[in-house]
Amino acid sequence: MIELKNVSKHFASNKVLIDVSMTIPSGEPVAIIGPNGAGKTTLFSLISGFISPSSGEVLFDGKAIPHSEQFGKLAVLPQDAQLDPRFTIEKQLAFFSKLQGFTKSEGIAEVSRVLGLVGLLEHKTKKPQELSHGMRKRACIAQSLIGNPSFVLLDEATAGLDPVHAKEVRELIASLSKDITFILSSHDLAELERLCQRVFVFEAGSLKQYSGDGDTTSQAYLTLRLKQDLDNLDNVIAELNGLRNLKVTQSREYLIEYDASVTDFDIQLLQCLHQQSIAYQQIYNGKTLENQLFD
Ligand SMILES: Nc1ncnc2c1ncn2[C@@H]1O[C@H](COP(=O)(O)OP(=O)(O)OP(=O)(O)O)[C@@H](O)[C@H]1O
Repeated sequence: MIELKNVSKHFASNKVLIDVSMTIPSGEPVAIIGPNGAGKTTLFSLISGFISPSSGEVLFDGKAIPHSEQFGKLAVLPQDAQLDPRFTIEKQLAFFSKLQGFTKSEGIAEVSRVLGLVGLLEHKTKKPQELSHGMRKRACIAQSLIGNPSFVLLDEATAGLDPVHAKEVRELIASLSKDITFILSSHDLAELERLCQRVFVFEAGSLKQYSGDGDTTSQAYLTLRLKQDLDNLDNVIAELNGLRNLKVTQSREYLIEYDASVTDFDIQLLQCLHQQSIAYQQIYNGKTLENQLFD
């Protein structure tokens, strides 16, 4: 478990993190969201033990970071991590495994293990420039998995990737998440909302909002995206049994709140849209993360 207790970090007069308290237990992936300059990388550096807090405590399994027991359990992949164009990925990862104390033969096995996890085993003899952007990112993620850490911090893991490769990386993280707790940073909430139930939002150094593990109250939500704007959707769906509230969240997107005990509400809605010949793009259960956070 990672804990921050009233942590502040100043660089001279620049207050980068201000009285931040948060707890990250092992389990599902966690998102750290914030605009550029919000302090995400500084937070990662503190958790990694690269820098110390100006005040407050950063703890890993109850002990102040850095401590020797943390070694090998917590890995970090910086935003600007680069692969060396001169060497095959196998050679580079073998070098990192050596730095972690693996013998040569153990290192070979460990490199095969982590490349297998990210689906790059058959590309191990390639140099970075022979790989796609997404594959290079996966190779970097493989590096962070050496030694089987329990927590892995990925700073802007999908930055600079096209949507297809970004999705590939998110799917990889999801598939590895049953054994490893990923802490992911991004300036883009939409990027991580499908992957992470737990989200910490930073703004100007402060932890502004926190989303727990979902809504357990009696109301339920549907998010509806239409193909075209419609200014009278409230009239169209007014008669649906269980409807509580309708809110326009952005152009063509609506958040519909309904009574959770009405189990056929989604079917009623679909029938109603069909009868009125209203074309929709997407309907899904629950709120988007953005709506959960900024409601
Ligand atoms: N070593 C340092 N010395 C002085 N100022 C620093 C240092 N590291 C970070 N800062 C400042 O801290 C602030 C937050 O930076 P940080 O990189 O943590 O933000 P971020 O949320 O990761 O931003 P980005 O999304 O752009 O990476 C910035 O104003 C930055 O200039």
